[in-house]
Amino acid sequence: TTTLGFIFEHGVVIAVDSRASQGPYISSQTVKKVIEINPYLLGTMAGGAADCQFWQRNLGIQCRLHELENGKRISVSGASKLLSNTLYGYRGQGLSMGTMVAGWDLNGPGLYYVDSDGTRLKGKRFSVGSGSLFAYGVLDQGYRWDLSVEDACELGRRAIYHATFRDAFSGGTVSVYHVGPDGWTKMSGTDVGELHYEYYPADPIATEAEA
Ligand SMILES: CC1=C(C(=O)N[C@H](C)C(=O)N[C@@H](Cc2c[nH]c3ccccc23)C(=O)N[C@@H](Cc2ccccc2)C(=O)[C@H](C)CO)Cc2ccccc21
Repeated sequence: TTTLGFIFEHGVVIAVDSRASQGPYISSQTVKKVIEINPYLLGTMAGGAADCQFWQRNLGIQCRLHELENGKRISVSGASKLLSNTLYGYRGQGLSMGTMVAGWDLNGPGLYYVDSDGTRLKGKRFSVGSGSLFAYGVLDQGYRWDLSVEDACELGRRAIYHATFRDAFSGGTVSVYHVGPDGWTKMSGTDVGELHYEYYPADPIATEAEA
């Protein structure tokens, strides 16, 4: 898996791949690794698939209850703290999750890294998963605070694409979301095979030796 998120002048970009694996076997190429918690909050998934799906769904329930009890939407900080507190409670029992909680609240854009050790970090740029080192290479090189929404989405797309090219455990499609003041928008979902020939138009079929 390769997931990434970054904050820039016009909000937050989230980008993920769609591969699932079981040891060396590629068990799916069409997995959703972004959960739409509510129209203003997104969660990303890396690590144990069932752990991620269960606890991110549970987070959605906790966020909705917070809204009902407090009469207002939960902040990105609050949502990420609900998840990190839950995961910390299961510390050492074998959960395996590396996630991001991203969104927009009264404080503006927010992005948190939360994992199954109970780590919770606020930040402007994260990449999580087996392909994250490849994605960081592209993301850090191309990042500018003042990117346009279009260029920021393309940077996220390109960083995930590159990770799928080099990481055997990442692949399938690249999904890109943008979160602005009015909530999230899914900007694109593109097969990495198509992206390859967009980025390398004349490239003959990439062979193992070449790659
Ligand atoms: C076939 C399949 C799934 C599957 O193969 N699940 C296996 C057991 C799984 O959890 N795979 C992990 C890797 C893994 C296996 N056992 C583990 C024990 C501990 C930690 C991780 C693992 C995975 O693909 N994870 C994805 C993330 C992911 C995958 C699917 C759904 C959400 C998140 C990922 O991180 C990269 C591929 C690198 O592993 C999950 C799923 C969801 C929806 C539809 C189909 C599937």
